[in-house]
Amino acid sequence: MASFLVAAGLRGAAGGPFDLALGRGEAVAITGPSGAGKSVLLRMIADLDPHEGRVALGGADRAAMPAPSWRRRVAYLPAEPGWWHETAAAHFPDRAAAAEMMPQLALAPALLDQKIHRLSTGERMRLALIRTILPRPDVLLLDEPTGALDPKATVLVEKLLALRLAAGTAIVMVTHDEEQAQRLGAQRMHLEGGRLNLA
Ligand SMILES: Nc1ncnc2c1ncn2[C@@H]1O[C@H](COP(=O)(O)OP(=O)(O)OP(=O)(O)O)[C@@H](O)[C@H]1O
Repeated sequence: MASFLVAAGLRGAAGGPFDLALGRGEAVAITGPSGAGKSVLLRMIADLDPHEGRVALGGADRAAMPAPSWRRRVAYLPAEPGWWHETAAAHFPDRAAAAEMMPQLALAPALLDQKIHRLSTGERMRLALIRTILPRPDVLLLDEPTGALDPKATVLVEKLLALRLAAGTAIVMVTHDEEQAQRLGAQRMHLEGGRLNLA
């Protein structure tokens, strides 16, 4: 498949040079020991961490694109997502769209009116995933999206991600679960010692 997201010669706090290429509807799952630089790599692709090298989407260089446009198309979900309003609902410009997606992740829409600090870690993670997915970015950069979830919720998240893949979204995810990579049909890569290799 023609490459859609291309990262070439990325170097930064995580080491490098890193090269990555994936087509629409393709997924890459990155494993590696704690502190290897997996999050930094995602943040470099998202343009949130200083680095050298080139990143392009659909043949268009990120350097030629305004940063907000890039971040709309290439969305990053940190392992510990930030919240800046009191309630969950205030983080969603389209409440109805959020409420519609929530049951797919076994979340009651009433949770939207809950105060963020009252939600469980797993509830917050699933809400953050919905927040990231709803604007329909072309690329999802997901840092351990099921790290805080039980097996049932993990299956639901994987179903949702599979739907996005089928719709043509490209996904780069960090996971410690090698079987998850298999379930999503993701190519596996391993980051260690500042090098990224096929696993
Ligand atoms: N902006 C930065 N500048 C310099 N060093 C950084 C920066 N951000 C992170 N680091 C360091 O880079 C290393 C890799 O961090 P990173 O969070 O990417 O690891 P990780 O592989 O995601 O680990 P984990 O699996 O524990 O989340 C760490 O030693 C971290 O302290």
